[in-house]
Amino acid sequence: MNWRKRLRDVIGHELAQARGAARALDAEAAKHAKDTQLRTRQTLARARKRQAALALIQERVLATIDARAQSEIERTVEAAVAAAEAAAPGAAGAPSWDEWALGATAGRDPAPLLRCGSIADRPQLPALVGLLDRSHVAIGDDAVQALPGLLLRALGSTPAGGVQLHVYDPEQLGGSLAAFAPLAQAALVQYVGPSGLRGMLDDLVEHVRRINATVLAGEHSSLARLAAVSGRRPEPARVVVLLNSAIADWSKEEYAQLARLRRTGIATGVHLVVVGTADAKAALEDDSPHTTWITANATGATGELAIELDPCPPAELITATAKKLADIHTAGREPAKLIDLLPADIWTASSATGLSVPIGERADGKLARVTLGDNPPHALIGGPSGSGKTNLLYAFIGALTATYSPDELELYLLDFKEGVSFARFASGQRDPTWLPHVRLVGVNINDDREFGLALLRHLKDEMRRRAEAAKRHEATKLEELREADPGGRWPRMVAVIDEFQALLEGRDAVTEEAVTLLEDLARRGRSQGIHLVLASQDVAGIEALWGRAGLVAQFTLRVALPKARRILADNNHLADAIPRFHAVVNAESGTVEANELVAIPNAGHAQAWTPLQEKLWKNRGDDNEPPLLFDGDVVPAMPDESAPGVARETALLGQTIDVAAKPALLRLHRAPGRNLAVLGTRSQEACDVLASAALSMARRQPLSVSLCCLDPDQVSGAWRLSMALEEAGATVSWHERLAEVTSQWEEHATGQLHLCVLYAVDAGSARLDRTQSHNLRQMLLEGPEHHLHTIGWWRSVPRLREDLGGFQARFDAIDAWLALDVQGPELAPLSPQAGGPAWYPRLRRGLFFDRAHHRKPEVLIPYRTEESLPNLAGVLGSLRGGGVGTHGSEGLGVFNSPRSPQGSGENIEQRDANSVGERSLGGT
Ligand SMILES: Nc1ncnc2c1ncn2[C@@H]1O[C@H](COP(=O)(O)OP(=O)(O)OP(=O)(O)O)[C@@H](O)[C@H]1O
Repeated sequence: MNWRKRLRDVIGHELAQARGAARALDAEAAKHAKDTQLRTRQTLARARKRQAALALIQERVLATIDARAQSEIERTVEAAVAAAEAAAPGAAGAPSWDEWALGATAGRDPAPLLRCGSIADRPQLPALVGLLDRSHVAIGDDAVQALPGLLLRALGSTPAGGVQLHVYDPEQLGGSLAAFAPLAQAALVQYVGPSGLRGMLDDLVEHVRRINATVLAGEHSSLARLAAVSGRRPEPARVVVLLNSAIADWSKEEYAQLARLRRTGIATGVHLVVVGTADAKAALEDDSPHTTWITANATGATGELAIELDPCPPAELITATAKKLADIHTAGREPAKLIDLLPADIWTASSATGLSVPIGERADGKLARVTLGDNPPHALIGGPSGSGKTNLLYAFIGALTATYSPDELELYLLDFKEGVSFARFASGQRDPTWLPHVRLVGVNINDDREFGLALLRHLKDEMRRRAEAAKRHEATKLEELREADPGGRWPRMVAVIDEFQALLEGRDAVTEEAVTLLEDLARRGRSQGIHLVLASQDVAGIEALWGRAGLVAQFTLRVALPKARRILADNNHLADAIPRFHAVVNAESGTVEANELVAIPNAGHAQAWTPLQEKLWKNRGDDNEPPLLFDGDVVPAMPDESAPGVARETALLGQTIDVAAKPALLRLHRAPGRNLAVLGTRSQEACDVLASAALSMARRQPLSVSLCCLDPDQVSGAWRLSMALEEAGATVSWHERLAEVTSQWEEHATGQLHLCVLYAVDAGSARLDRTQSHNLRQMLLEGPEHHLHTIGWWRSVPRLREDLGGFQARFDAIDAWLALDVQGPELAPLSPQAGGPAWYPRLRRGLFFDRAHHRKPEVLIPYRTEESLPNLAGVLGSLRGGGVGTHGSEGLGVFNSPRSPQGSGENIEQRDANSVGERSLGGT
């Protein structure tokens, strides 16, 4: 083959191969492209799907975020509305003028913010501005309509008189705010024309100076702080409205005064409200925290928020409100309340150096304090009836007991006048609470001057005890004693005696002793922490007191209520001129220079007092006992059990008039004279004495009793006693006739305790023959040595004397007597005092003397024994049922016996002895 052909074949073959390879490559590329296209399509489809899903998620997330944001906003708005309501309560924030009403916030609360409109896109959110205590206000030209509403809200949200307006209105001369004019009646608004500008500014600057110097006095940084601490606003806030004032044209001096007010006004209650953009910019510093701007677009209080201003309040609303406020203010400022005298936390003070509490409010709004300690140690309070002494004592006691704990202070309270003014301090049936500091309350004491004496004696005993303790610790006064004996309980003791003149009224031994005790306590009590507070209607009339200048001189704290006489120094007449419910408090014995005029809060009414007592009562310790209550109108019942510590063979006759309500005791031991004569015609009381004496003896030891009642009116009582005696374990023999007792006495004089309980002895003794009379005398004279004691009731002293032997009689047989309605001189033969004791009989009181124990007689209250005896129906029932054996029906005859015209006693004496006879009652 030629090489050309071979070459052609080779090339042809190569070309064919190349073509084949190209075709294969092309096919592969086409396939690849197809695959790629497919994958791309798939990817795109997936991406689109994902995008759709993401869009959905995004939509959902956004919706959730939106919802959350919305509810967050709603919650925030709700919280903001609630906060706004709290910051601008009542009159300060009420959105609608239709429902707007006066409503002052409480004294301690900060001044409220004031509403001027609402946030433009959130109408439920109020736009609030601070004015009183917070800032000056600048009102732009476009927001002038906010002014009347702002002023009305400021006036309406403080107590009447709490805000005064000073309106400088050179163009309209007050016409712009004419609706507020009724405030002028109470000097609560002052309209100032061009000529008054300088004077107004000067007065306000002077006012700021005075508040700083005398009201804040370095103790408080602002009136707002003072109010927060004390709850009182002694000075009204001043709102100075500058309308159309052209401030740029003011003189340099006027402008300087304005600048002073701008700097110092808010702390002292002077606030500027400048109306008009240009004036406000001239008067106030734009960016000062003490300036709040109100424009239609923004308020400084809420930031740059568009606000919708409230409409102006209707002129009639402004006028009516202004009139109402003026009327309330003219009627008088609301006086301080009891709560204003109380500390924020109770019982935190120490009484080591003395007691010091607020008593009322001074004219400058500060609280006036009274002190009891080393100086002044004691107080004298005076004022005619109805002038408020009792109320003042409530205020004083309230402040003391809230400030000092019962370990720091003890109170002894006595009211000599009728009524129960101090009874509320003791636990009662209606109100079981008591004042934990009170140890003793005496009410309705009236004639029981002895109770006053008992209190003074008790204080003197305590004074002695303290003096001894002080000596042991080498202390000279309570403060030192407390330091030396930190574990001891040494509260200050305050004795308050209302109408104390009653104690010193008589010219008798009670007055004499009371004055001596008062003198001693007044002189030495101060160093032992014992303080006296004496109140009286008319100190001038108390001879016993004013005769003793030294005594009066100790009472250096004087409190004179309106028209009080002789409480202050002779040349001090302030009490004649003070208004109702005020007092002159004077800690320097009433000298003119030390006068403090004080408004006393109404402390006695239940709404003021009850919550305080309840709070103190709940805080008392477990060992706090209720105070002892002595009520002169209540007759004490005979104690069920004999008083603890009472010896055997001792009879209880009644309650002594004593701070511990001790029983009056009579020892009936084997010794001559140990008999008791009850004297007088008040039969019920006599029977009570006989019953309590016999029954208290029977309850304490085995006893036999001879019982004889010669007054038919008292037979039922005597029967009941005999039943009670038997119930108590005594053996009782009942006698119809006195002769039976006297003739048989020796049989009973065995050395075993035997009582002869004889009712109306003199009704029977007149009928005794000589022998029987002799027997009676012998029984009285000799019986006690053999342990036979007579507890007998004679209706007069001469009749007793008759039974003891007539004119020449000696009273040796009667060691003890208890006189009821027997005049003092009649008791002369039985009494150690020549001429008899000074005793003026009074109901339910007896004079008791036991020669063996007393130096002088003591007054007692015969116990009520009604509840200690079985009731008559029961006795009759037991008699009818044969409870008295064979003589049951005859016994009934005693109760039913007709009275004889000659006298009831005789009737019984004449009755046949066998009709009832000597027998034991009951006992079955
Ligand atoms: N500061 C006061 N604020 C309001 N009311 C008062 C105030 N002080 C007294 N009162 C009221 O005046 C009346 C007489 O007061 P209070 O009983 O205290 O007088 P008093 O001097 O004790 O009179 P009396 O001696 O006749 O008992 C009472 O109704 C009392 O509530």
